[in-house]
Amino acid sequence: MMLSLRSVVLTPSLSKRSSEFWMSKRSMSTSSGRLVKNVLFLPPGIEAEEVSDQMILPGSNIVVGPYAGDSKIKQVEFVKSSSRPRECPVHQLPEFAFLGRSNVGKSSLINSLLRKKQLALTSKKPGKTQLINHFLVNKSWYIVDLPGYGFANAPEAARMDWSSFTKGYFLNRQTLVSVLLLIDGSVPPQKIDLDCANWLGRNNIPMTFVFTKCDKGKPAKGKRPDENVRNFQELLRDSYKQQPPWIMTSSATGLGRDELLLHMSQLRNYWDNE
Ligand SMILES: Nc1nc2c(ncn2[C@@H]2O[C@H](COP(=O)(O)OP(=O)(O)OP(=O)(O)O)[C@@H](O)[C@H]2O)c(=O)[nH]1
Ligand SMILES: [Mg+2]
Repeated sequence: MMLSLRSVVLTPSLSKRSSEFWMSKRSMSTSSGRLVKNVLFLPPGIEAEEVSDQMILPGSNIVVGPYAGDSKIKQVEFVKSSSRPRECPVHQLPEFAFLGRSNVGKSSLINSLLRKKQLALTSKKPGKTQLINHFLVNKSWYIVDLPGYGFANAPEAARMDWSSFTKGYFLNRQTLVSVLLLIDGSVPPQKIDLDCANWLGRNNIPMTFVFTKCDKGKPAKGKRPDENVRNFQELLRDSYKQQPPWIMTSSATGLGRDELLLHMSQLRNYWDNE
């Protein structure tokens, strides 16, 4: 079935640092017949009219376009831990930065994507990752594990000035294809995550919302992941002209793993060809 896409917002001049270039809006009916406005992520190289249901990755708003390619992880190597943005490796390869609240599951997701148990070190205690860690994948692109923000209960030593430490990286990193902003899908939307999303948006830094821990179907308190994800989008709806791509994942079950890798492949391949 072809979707009826009401309006398409594609910026003609595609810049590497523009977060707005691949969005489209659509309206669709729910099974109850209620009209809801849904926002799809339309990647470069595809026209809104070409989109069919099969092209939308499950558990996400992401359309797969012609730039999607081989997303297999063949080889990974740890390259460097940097304590300052200016110490980061100098290279011309595309990179993805994993950002999110402390304990949200950044390092776990990286390990799950790369199928390595403890390549990125994880812990129940917040504040485990305190440096900018670069991993080179298939000798052709980078994954960057960052320190988490908002770890109020972390040990004193772990409380560094996250703002000056990591913001410099985002604002100056020319090879940054997209920030993957990780958000805990097992809890209701948190102000600190909304603030972070808004900060990235204001600074025109491309981002993908990656909801983590979506295996937690019945959390002890609160709502189910799909409701939390929807509520998060609702709260941001007014802040963006077009919402960024989003996807639901779980490092525990592998949910969304292949889909996220495919999404990253299309962003990367487009960036490479630009
Ligand atoms: N159920 C469930 N637990 C998870 C998942 N991902 C991570 N966790 C758990 O959440 C805790 C934190 O995971 P980390 O990957 O260390 O989190 P982080 O975001 O890297 O944390 P910092 O390095 O402190 O910023 C660990 O106890 C993980 O086992 C998931 O998908 N499902
Ligand atoms: Mg970590």
